[in-house]
Amino acid sequence: MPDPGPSPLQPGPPAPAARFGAPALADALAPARTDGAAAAAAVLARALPSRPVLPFGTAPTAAAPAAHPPAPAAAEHSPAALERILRGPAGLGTADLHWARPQPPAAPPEGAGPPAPAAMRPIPGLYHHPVPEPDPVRVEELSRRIKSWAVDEVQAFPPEWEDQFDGFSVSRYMVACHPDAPTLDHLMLAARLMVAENVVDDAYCEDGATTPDVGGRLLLAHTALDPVHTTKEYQPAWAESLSADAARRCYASAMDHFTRSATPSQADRFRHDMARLHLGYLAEASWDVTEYVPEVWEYLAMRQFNNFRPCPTITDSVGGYELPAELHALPAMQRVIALAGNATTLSNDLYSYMKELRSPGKHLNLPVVIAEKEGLSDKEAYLKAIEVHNDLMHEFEAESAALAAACPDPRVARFLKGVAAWVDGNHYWHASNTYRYTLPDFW
Ligand SMILES: CC(C)=CCC/C(C)=C(\C)COP(=O)(O)OP(=O)(O)O
Ligand SMILES: [Mg+2]
Repeated sequence: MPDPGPSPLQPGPPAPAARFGAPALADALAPARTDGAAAAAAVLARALPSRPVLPFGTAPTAAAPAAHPPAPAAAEHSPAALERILRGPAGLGTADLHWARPQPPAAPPEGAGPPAPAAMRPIPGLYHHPVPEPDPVRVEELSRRIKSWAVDEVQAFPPEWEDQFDGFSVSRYMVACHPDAPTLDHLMLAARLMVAENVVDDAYCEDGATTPDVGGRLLLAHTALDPVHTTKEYQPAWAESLSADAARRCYASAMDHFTRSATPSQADRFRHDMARLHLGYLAEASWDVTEYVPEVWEYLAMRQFNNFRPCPTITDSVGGYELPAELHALPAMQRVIALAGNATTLSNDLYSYMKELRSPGKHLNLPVVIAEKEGLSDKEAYLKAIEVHNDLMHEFEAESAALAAACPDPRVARFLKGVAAWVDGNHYWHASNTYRYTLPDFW
């Protein structure tokens, strides 16, 4: 069945964090992550304004000013008061002044027992946070919808790739990474983009797919996200190009759905993050073509761009709210996003190490580059790469807690929680995807 098409993602009452079985918002940055977060939670409790949170895309009005009222005295915010504030305004006429309403999880099929938890094999010594098993009913319905989009709507892959598509388990991935998504329509925004990003990586850049014209191909694919504005004579040829291959069909369709639900500011943020990603793809491709092995710091720089960043940074669009552009642009927020992206991407280097050793040529990842440039054994280099990942995770969590304390806005707190949830869900997916990844025998 074709995807139901663009949906006016309706806001509704807030999704209290507890509804998804996750800790209350203030706890999300709690000591479980870093000592600083207890202070962050306390500041959050003091500072959460009681003004209504507007559904994204709603212009601030006199009734709901964009500016923060002065934070009330700390004494006014007991935990109960914090819970009330996070729940949002209540009473007659307030139904629209909330974050998006989550669909109640559908009842499991008749006679279905509890889902078998995915077989988890976390890398020994890798710092991570376990996540609840993704809701199997959401996973199953999202699988049906994303497969229909990929096969029927955009012809994302040839029939011979179907097993790989199924083995990628994109629906389990996205449900785990977006626990606060209010509806399946919101989850589909993330799932389509995830599939498209991987189709472009696989078709243009991975495992021998790199061709000398990869720069031109990536730029033309990028225009499916960031449209060309040219003359009436040449515009039709560009528009027609968007259906020329699977990569561009996927990007064009996924971006069309995204821009119909996200705000212009969120769409522009995403385009910027995808330009970063494509710059990283190009650097990786140029080193592949020239057989250059970078210094470790050069590799880490490239991996900050060839990076999962465009996935966690849509957490607000998928959650049905908006982190305003001026808060997203804060240098401290940019640092938190970069640290989270770096940690979660190096987690991929560690889980995909054996897969990449088997691929053609020398597939660069952190353990391989450390071994070659620092003269370490494969095992010593792998263990050092784990430490690099862990250091970045701790830095991400410390900076996130400090930002939550320094910028006491519920949208900042929720966005930071969403980024952390994406990092944790991404680890869950890598550690449980035994179809795609196997671990070295270093322990
Ligand atoms: C989904 C997305 C934005 C991907 C960005 C870049 C990317 C493909 C990764 C960070 C995953 O790394 P890698 O290319 O090594 O993928 P696999 O190891 O083959 O899963
Ligand atoms: Mg990899």
